[in-house]
Amino acid sequence: MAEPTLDQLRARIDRLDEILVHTLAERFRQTAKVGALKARDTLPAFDPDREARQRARIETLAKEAGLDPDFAQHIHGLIVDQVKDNHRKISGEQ
Ligand SMILES: C=C(O[C@@H]1C=C(C(=O)O)C=C[C@H]1O)C(=O)O
Repeated sequence: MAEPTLDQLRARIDRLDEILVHTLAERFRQTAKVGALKARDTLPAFDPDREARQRARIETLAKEAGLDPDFAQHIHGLIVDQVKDNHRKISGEQ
């Protein structure tokens, strides 16, 4: 089979970017619901046990997928930090 052209490769990348953005938007919609529950029940934004489990899972998933696990942790950490900022704003927690 012929090698994909530059345009074809870029079309695939654009599609993957679209999936990433939609996936992130959906994740934030779901975490916003968690934030509302936590604010209602006066629970803290940060759940260290949950995050430790997520970090271990991300490490495994990244290795299985052939993605640099440190890079995966970095990206996941940025997303989770943004979620916690959002939760703190909802609840008024400092
Ligand atoms: C969304 C939550 O709140 C925080 C954000 C998390 C996330 O974005 O995955 C995970 C743990 C919490 O520190 C949660 O507790 O599930």
